[in-house]
Formats: sequence, C-alpha cells, structure tokens
Amino acid sequence: MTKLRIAGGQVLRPDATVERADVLVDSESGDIAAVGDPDDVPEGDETLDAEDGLVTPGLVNAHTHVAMTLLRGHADDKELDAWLQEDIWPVEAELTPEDVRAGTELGLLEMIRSGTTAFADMYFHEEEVVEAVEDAGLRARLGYGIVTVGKDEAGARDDCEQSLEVAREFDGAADGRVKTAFMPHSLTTVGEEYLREYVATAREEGIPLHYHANETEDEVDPIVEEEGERPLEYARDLDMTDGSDFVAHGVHLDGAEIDLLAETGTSVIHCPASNMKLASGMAPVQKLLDAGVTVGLGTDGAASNNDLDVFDEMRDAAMLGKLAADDASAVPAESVVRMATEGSASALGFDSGRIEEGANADLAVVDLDAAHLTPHHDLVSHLVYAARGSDVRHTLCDGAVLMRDREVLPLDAAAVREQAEERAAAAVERAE
Ligand SMILES: CSC[C@H]1O[C@@H](n2cnc3c(O)ncnc32)[C@H](O)[C@@H]1O
Ligand SMILES: [Zn+2]
Repeated sequence: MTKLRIAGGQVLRPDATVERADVLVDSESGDIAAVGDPDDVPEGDETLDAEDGLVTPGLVNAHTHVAMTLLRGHADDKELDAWLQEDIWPVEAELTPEDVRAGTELGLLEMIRSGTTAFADMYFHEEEVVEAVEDAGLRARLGYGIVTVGKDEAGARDDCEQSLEVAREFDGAADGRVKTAFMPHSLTTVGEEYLREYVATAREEGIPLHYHANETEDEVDPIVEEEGERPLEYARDLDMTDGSDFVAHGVHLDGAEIDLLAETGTSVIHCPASNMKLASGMAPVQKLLDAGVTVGLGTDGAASNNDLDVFDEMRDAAMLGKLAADDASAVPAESVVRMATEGSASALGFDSGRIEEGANADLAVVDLDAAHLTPHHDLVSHLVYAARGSDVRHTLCDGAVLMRDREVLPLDAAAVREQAEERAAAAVERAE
C-alpha cells in the first residue's frame, strides 16, 4: 500500500481552523489515511513538501462548460441572450468532438494549475470530456446539455435521449471519479412536455439533475407569465427539485423560492463572475446561506468569466455578496471557503471538500511564501481575498499528484495550448 506524506505545512481543517499538521494520503484507495500532529502521523513511502504552504481541500468548480475555453475572449460585453444567440451558439454549432477534447484539456490544465480537483460540466460530445478527465486524473459530474427550442420533435427527443444515455453510460467511469447527471439547459430552453417525460425517467433511474435556473429577469418573466408561478415552483411541479439536484445561478429568487430550495435540499451553484460580466444580477447568497441552502461555487464557462480560477470566484463571491446584502459582514471569508470546498462537493455528491481521515484525498497546497500573502494574520482571509490560482504549488486528486511544484504531470501543457489555439481559431473561422 503506497502512502504519501504531505509534510511541513499548515492544514485547513473542516471547522475552518488552521493548524500545523501533516496529511497522510493512501494513494491506492485515494483517501486521506491520517491527518494531525506530525509526531502522530505514520511515516509515508514518499513525501510531498508543504513547508511555507497551506494544505487545503481541492477546490470544486460546481458549474462550468469546460470546453468553452475555446471561446474565451471571442465575445464579451453583451447580456446573456444576445451573447448566446449572436456569438456563442453559432460557434458551438461548429465544434467537433476533437475541438471539445482540445478545449476540455485546456480547461483541465487551467483547473489543475489553480488547485481545482473536481468540477461539474454541462456540454456536448461528453464522451470526449469523460476521456480527458480519465487521463488527467480529475473528478467530475458530467452531463449532455439539452436544448429543445428551435428543434423539431425528433431533434428535441434525440437531445433528451442523448442526455439520458450519457448519464447511464458514463456514471462510475474513470475508476468512479466520473459521475453523471441529466442536464436540461434551462427551464425556458427545454419544452415542458420533454421535461415532464424525461425527468420522470431520470427520477426512476436515480439520475440527478443539473440545469440553469433564475439567471436573468428575461428568463424569469416568461415563466411567471405563462405558468403563473415562479421558475422554481414550476421546477418543483416538474419534479426537478430533488435533494440530489443542483441548479446554476439562482440570481433572481424570491423568499418562497429560497424556502423551497431549503426544504427540498436542492443546491445552488453561485457563479458571481459570470453574473457580473453578463449583468445578470446579484444572487442573494447570504439569504440562501441563512435559509440553510447548500451553496457551491462555479466559474460558468470561460467565455463569461473569463477564466476557470476558483480563487477568483471566491473573491468575487465575497465582494458581490456584501454588495447584494448591502452589508460588509455578509458572505464572510469562512463561508466562501466552505462554498468552494464542502458546499460544491456536497452539491455534486462527492465525499471531498474537507481534510479529514476517510475523505477523498483531493487536495491543494498553496504557497504562502509570497509578498501578496504576507503577513500571515489569517490564512482563511488570504485564501479568499489575497491568494490567486497561480499560488498553488501542488494539486492532488484521488490520492494522485496531478501537479508537483507547479509542473502538471498528466498533461503536456505546451501541446495542449497549441491544439486549443489552432482549433479555437478554426472553429470561429468556420462559423463566420
Ligand atoms: C447545451 S450545453 C450548455 C450551454 O450553455 C451555454 N451557456 C454558457 N454560459 C451560460 C450561461 O451563463 N447561461 C446559460 N447558458 C450558458 C453554453 O454556451 C452551451 O451552449
Ligand atoms: Zn452555465
């Protein structure tokens, strides 16, 4: 049994305290074998240096479209509908499986480099995402995104069937690191008749759901007009608010919808950077937390962010949360770290996001030996307000080292970037 000892660092514990401790990782089971005072932790077969570092749970990006790295900087400064319809969807229509593979590898490279060990992905050609995740060693909950508007009956059904097929076929792939979900894009882009029929099938088979909800007022208003109820009430009527389900955004929510989320156990993935960039609005994050809703953090795609760095997202969540609540004490650093770790992991159904014996050994070591992280009054504060993805020294997932001393081991960074550059340019050219 191979044991890896992460030695010499400080460790962020589940109660948000920081202590000098070593972490012993069981590389075979992929779990944390021990954590504690260096004198009490058994020797390992190998050592990973964490001196001058903070060992944290790997960050979890709980909502993204990872291959959208290919569209980073392609179209900015527009609101959601215009941005999707005029700029994003025309290029996405041109993307081949090979393009999605290249964009995904670029995204995985970026995530490993910035200490992210797990993510949720909604896109297409998901078989490519599964393979890329398998090779790169990350953990993910993946699904094929369904859009039925603008499609005929056969096309719409084909989308729904594909989403179910992907969920069935790939659940448990990559030695269990891949899990799946049924992923209707949103409550307005998938017709009610399809939601009724296919959600029932997903439920019968125990497949969780992930979808965009309450992102913009333009999305909320037509549902209220046509259904006579708020979007999440409509979702509940469609059996789309189970405790295993997680929705992205939740920006425009009323009090009854917040209660509904809490009562049903449906998680919300907050995407502050995307919400600011597309001027979608400010999610009521402190109200969600106060109501007991599980809140995770996501970057959304790299075309509306424009990166996949969850450190950036933590800072944005804290800042925007205060602005939304008009209260500087709202959404404090400790809550934000919890969102990016345990909150996101729990929303995705992973036993990660906390450094504790028996949990998945999904970890990051943040280098504290930097001017912008000096002095060390409060390391939880630093994680949210001062650290950057580029401060991550090592990244581990499922007990395996994916980045050691800033070198990403499973991917050839130069080749990944070159492929992505070429394929991104060609896809945009085809769309023009
Ligand atoms: C059908 S696969 C997923 C689909 O979602 C699009 N997308 C990217 N960002 C957002 C967002 O903020 N709200 C709604 N939809 C978004 C992406 O381009 C894919 O087409
Ligand atoms: Zn999204």
